[in-house]
Amino acid sequence: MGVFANLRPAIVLPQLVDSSTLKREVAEGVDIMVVRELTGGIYFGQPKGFGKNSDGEPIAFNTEVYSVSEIDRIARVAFEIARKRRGELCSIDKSNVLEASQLWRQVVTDVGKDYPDVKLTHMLVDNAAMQLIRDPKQFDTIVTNNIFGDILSDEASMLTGSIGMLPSASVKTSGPGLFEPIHGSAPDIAGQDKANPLAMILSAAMLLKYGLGEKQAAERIEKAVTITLDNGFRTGDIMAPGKKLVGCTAMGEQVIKALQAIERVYSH
Ligand SMILES: NC(=O)c1ccc[n+]([C@@H]2O[C@H](COP(=O)([O-])OP(=O)(O)OC[C@H]3O[C@@H](n4cnc5c(N)ncnc54)[C@H](O)[C@@H]3O)[C@@H](O)[C@H]2O)c1
Ligand SMILES: CC(C)[C@H](C(=O)O)[C@@H](O)C(=O)O
Repeated sequence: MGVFANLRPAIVLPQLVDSSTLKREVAEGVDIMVVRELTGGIYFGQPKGFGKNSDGEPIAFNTEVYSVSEIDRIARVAFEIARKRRGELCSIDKSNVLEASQLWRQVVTDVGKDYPDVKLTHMLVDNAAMQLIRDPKQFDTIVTNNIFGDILSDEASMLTGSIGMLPSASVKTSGPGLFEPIHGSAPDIAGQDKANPLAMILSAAMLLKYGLGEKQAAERIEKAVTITLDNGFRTGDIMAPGKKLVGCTAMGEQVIKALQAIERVYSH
């Protein structure tokens, strides 16, 4: 599909501050957009495979490859997004060791010249992993490669309380996108009606916003999610004392109920 830009917002909703494993003062107010490059890097680079080294010992290898145009286009997406947010973009790489990251930093810096209104910083990925936990509010928009984005967005999801809260949009410059939660199939809880459906529901909101340009409809879904949380409903992963524990199905039904109430207000 060529959807090279994977947008993964990690927002700590006020209702869920205490579901975060971090202290309230660290988690409160976190609002980060991770822009992950999705179609390049070590996942796809050639050569890759299995072989034997000169001693005949079996080896396996992958290659981190990025071209200037691949970095340029993801950087532009990230700068455009940062421009509409706090105007701060942190590019995360491993340029102290990896040549592909050195090119990444160079190209992001060059693209930055076209966006003088955005404050660009660079951070090494190991430090970024630590800073995301130490002081996540320092981040506004993050741009990073495929594998670092995969790992850091899962880490960022825990600031919000649960990986079950994080939606994502995978888009390209024009044409269809792909919208899905950042989590996987959760095999350990499969078939038990325990999964948090909010990441999936919020992914539908991202589809409306980024895929179809239906901002108002997206906002209604987001509002229905916050109303459901305001009403105290929680799946197990975000459960807190005094809240109502529900399963995946019941949580989904509560969101639909809230959405129907919102629609009634708008239709009058
Ligand atoms: N977007 C994707 O396509 C995607 C993303 C991640 C993993 N995967 C795949 O999913 C499979 C399982 O991977 P994994 O176990 O490493 O990651 P996972 O995201 O499926 O699960 C990690 C942990 O998070 C929990 N979790 C995930 N979603 C949840 C939800 N909605 N509500 C509550 N808890 C939730 C799970 O129970 C598990 O404990 C693998 O095959 C992996 O390749 C796919
Ligand atoms: C399943 C896996 C290939 C996938 C990825 O790394 O792209 C997942 O971890 C994700 O974050 O969507």
